[in-house]
Amino acid sequence: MLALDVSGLRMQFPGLAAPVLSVDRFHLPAGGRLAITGASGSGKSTFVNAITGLEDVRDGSVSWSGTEITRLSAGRRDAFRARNIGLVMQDFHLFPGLSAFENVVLPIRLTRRLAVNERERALYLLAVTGIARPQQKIETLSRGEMQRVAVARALLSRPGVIVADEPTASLDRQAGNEVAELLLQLSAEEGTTLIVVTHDAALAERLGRRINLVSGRIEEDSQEVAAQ
Ligand SMILES: Nc1ncnc2c1ncn2[C@@H]1O[C@H](COP(=O)(O)OP(=O)(O)OP(=O)(O)O)[C@@H](O)[C@H]1O
Repeated sequence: MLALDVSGLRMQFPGLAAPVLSVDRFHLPAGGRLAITGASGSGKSTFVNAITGLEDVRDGSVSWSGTEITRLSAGRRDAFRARNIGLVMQDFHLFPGLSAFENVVLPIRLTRRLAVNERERALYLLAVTGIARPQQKIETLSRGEMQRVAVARALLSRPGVIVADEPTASLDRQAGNEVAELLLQLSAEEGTTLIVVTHDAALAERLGRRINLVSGRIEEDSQEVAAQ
């Protein structure tokens, strides 16, 4: 499991006068659970892109348990993410034409041969996420099932952190609850740090700690409120 440290992070885009993200200091301990909330356009996805290294950070630093990813080249950042960060996105990012199983193992197969224990773990994760037919073509699954496949894929390489960007937003309530439950249960079982961007108040509550972004700034941190 990985701890997150952010300092002096500013994200600016061309044509915008003010930074869309401005975080002076933020720490999440290893194994911590965090909900990120905020209105549309408040900078939630930009924060996720910065801490996962999907976006290049020019101003400030992001470290995961001592590895400062903001000092790495884009290639090394991608390698760090592949090894350490499990991503679950709102729109799944699955590949049609491939089966549920093939989607789960694709990130490994793109770089090397799949080991026997990885194949077994993929089948295990598909079973615990409730995918009864691993060979079913991904485009024939329900949206809730697709997101459960994405959760299985995120966990395959035993990442130190799972980052989920609105994982339940495009699902109906029941499917969303099932995905939320899986993220909470599986990350707890494996001791994984868990960061979830969500509009779902019930899910945010269950994660324990919540930060609220307003115009790119952390305006509220439930842990600081609790500590006062
Ligand atoms: N590549 C970019 N170029 C210019 N502006 C951008 C870029 N990416 C994001 N922005 C702007 O930065 C601000 C924050 O966007 P961001 O997507 O992080 O918000 P969000 O809180 O995730 O919103 P939502 O809940 O609607 O997804 C918005 O005003 C957006 O228009």
